[in-house]
Amino acid sequence: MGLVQWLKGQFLCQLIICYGFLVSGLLVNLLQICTLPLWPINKQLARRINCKLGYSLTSQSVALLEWWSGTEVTFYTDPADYQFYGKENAIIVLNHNFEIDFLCGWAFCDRFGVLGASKCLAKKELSYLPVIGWMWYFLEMVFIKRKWEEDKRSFVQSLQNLRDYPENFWFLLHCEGTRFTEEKHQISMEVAEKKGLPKLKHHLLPRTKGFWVAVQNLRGTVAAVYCCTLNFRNNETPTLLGVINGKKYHPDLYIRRIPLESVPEDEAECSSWLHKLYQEKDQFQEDYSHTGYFPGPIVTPLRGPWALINWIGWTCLLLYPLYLLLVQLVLSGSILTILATVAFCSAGPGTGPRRQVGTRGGPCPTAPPKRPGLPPAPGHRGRYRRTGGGTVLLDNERNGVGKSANKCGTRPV
Ligand SMILES: CCCCC/C=C\C/C=C\CCCCCCCC(=O)SCCNC(=O)CCNC(=O)[C@H](O)C(C)(C)COP(=O)(O)OP(=O)(O)OC[C@H]1O[C@@H](n2cnc3c(N)ncnc32)[C@H](O)[C@@H]1OP(=O)(O)O
Ligand SMILES: CCCCCCCCCCCCCCCCCC(=O)OC[C@@H](O)COP(=O)(O)O
Repeated sequence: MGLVQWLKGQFLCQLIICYGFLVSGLLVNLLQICTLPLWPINKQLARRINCKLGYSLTSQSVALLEWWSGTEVTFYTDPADYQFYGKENAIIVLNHNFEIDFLCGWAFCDRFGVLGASKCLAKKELSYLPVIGWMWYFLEMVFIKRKWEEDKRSFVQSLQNLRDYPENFWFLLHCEGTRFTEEKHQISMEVAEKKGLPKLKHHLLPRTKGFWVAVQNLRGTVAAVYCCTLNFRNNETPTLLGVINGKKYHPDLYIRRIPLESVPEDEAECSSWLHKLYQEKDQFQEDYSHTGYFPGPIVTPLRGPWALINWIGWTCLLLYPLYLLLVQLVLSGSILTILATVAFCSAGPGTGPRRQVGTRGGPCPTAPPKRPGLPPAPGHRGRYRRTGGGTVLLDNERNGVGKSANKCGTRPV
């Protein structure tokens, strides 16, 4: 194990990371409160400032994912759609299977400059989370109690408020409404059976009302739905603790852009449109479980330095008072206090044997070969082009998998 990898496993390092995140988060919350008087005077400026503050906090977790744990999301998408990313508002429909799916989503947002303004439809309880929940309040995140009668008014109002949002934003919807578990899946498929809907293998039955209301209220504001399908190579079961521990994961994210005009306006039609979308997503996941690839070429937008610079900046700023405290401690001459501090810092979960990465059901019999370096992947014999935004694989000769699904938004759904 290299020194850097060893350091990543040390409790002290992890403590410093969490300390930095919490203290910077509280400072960001404080600054957000300071913007309150600005809202009635210049709302758009207040929103822009809050986006920057939001970026300053959220990007730390992206830096943690990408620079600390070395996890890089591999993006599959049609290059024709790529040009729209970050230049328009969008509704994101993402599967909800993994503990760090939101982190991978944020990495995607960061690559296209919409991280500070990104939003989601989240359960109300998350708004009470210290630091992150309080920050979301100022970023005009949409919260629901999941009791429709109580939610509908505030839900519509929150969406209407986004109509004049001054920055491009992506609005995330986990239509399944909760994270996938086998038990929930079983119940959900009983509902599907009762409704005469095809069974899904990798998703819960989507709840359609939230999607329909979001589409109706954001027409004219949002240009497209981005159908996003996330999975991890080698049946990895990623965790936030794993990321903090410096564990590298291998996420693959398939994005299809569907113009909003192709989503039906009528509630029943919109609902069956969403069910069909999930049936397609399910097929992509099924193919992935056999091949290890999503359809569509791999695109690799360049990783910008700002998340890292911001993180290092905060860490230096916040470590200085800790350093002063340490000096005082040494100067105090109290051996007992010094020993207690050393013992505390060198203890903790990170100093034990490193945890094994979990896998879902072990390696699948048809698992693809490992792909450590990207792009290109073995089996990808496509041509690549360097663009201003990164590397784009131009054509996909990946064993013919998913060729029919290569055009985003053009598949009948
Ligand atoms: C990759 C790019 C990412 C970009 C990232 C951008 C931004 C990120 C920003 C932040 C990241 C933070 C991440 C935080 C994640 C937070 C996650 C959550 O909090 S998920 C929980 C909250 N969200 C939701 O619930 C959304 C989904 N739900 C809905 O939209 C619902 O429609 C609703 C609005 C809550 C209303 O639900 P309700 O039940 O009242 O109505 P529905 O008509 O939708 O559903 C009723 C209908 O469903 C049938 N059904 C289906 N399954 C079941 C089941 N298991 N049990 C019972 N019933 C079920 C049911 O039969 C009903 O049918 P019918 O109407 O015919 O009777
Ligand atoms: C430098 C940074 C360091 C360390 C900290 C790392 C960053 C941590 C950021 C915390 C962000 C918290 C986001 C919470 C998202 C949780 C997703 C979630 O909770 O989904 C809930 C749904 O599933 C519904 O759940 P159910 O009630 O149905 O069950």
